[in-house]
Amino acid sequence: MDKRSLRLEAKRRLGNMSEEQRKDVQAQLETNLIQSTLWKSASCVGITISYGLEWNTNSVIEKAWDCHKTVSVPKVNPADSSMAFYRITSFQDLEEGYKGILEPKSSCVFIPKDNLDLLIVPGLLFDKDHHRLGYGGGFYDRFLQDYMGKTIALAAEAQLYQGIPSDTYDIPIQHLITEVGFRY
Ligand SMILES: Nc1nc2c(c(=O)[nH]1)N(C=O)[C@@H](CNc1ccc(C(=O)N[C@@H](CCC(=O)O)C(=O)O)cc1)CN2
Ligand SMILES: Nc1ncnc2c1ncn2[C@@H]1O[C@H](COP(=O)(O)OP(=O)(O)OP(=O)(O)O)[C@@H](O)[C@H]1O
Repeated sequence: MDKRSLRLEAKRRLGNMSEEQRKDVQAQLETNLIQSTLWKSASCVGITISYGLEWNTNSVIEKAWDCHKTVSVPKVNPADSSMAFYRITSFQDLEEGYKGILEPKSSCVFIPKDNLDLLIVPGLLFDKDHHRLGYGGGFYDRFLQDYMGKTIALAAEAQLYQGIPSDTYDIPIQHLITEVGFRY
């Protein structure tokens, strides 16, 4: 399947989950993340503000604040498909940005790439080799090129798909957590 069809397939799979299933998966993903050494040892976390069918990141962000981690979220620059992270200390620091996704306000402090210990990377589908399929902006592939910290993605088992077409610029994520636990 090509990437376009795969994105539709991913949305079909996510859309087919019941409210109850989604709630269970959401809770388990959070538990698995929070219990991980990766999470515990990260003091500065980069994370997106979820939208649409994505797993909710708000409570992950709150948990990070609770244990005094620095939370930074991306702001995209569509002109060159780049992305930069800024610190948020409350949800009041957000405003609607690219494609209606919440982004940090201009008053937020820029966090250099090197300061991020752990990046929680969004995606629609993932495979055994940790390839990911995102929304197609190429923002993460560009950002990850010279990123030296850790990367992890949170996904339901239903988002595992073997044989995601991979391009030379695709950068695999290092760790994948599903509702079952660490995968592969
Ligand atoms: N929550 C979240 N924030 C994020 C990302 C993400 O995947 N999730 N990104 C990761 O790179 C960046 C934004 N990238 C995006 C790239 C393309 C589209 C896009 O084309 N959206 C379509 C509809 C998406 C869909 O197919 O459902 C649109 O609005 O027309 C949106 C965001 C930065 N922030
Ligand atoms: N490192 C890069 N340099 C130049 N172009 C790139 C790079 N990475 C991705 N692209 C371009 O970005 C476009 C989208 O890439 P792709 O379909 O892999 O996005 P994605 O990984 O699904 O999305 P995202 O990374 O935003 O979640 C592609 O057309 C590709 O040409």
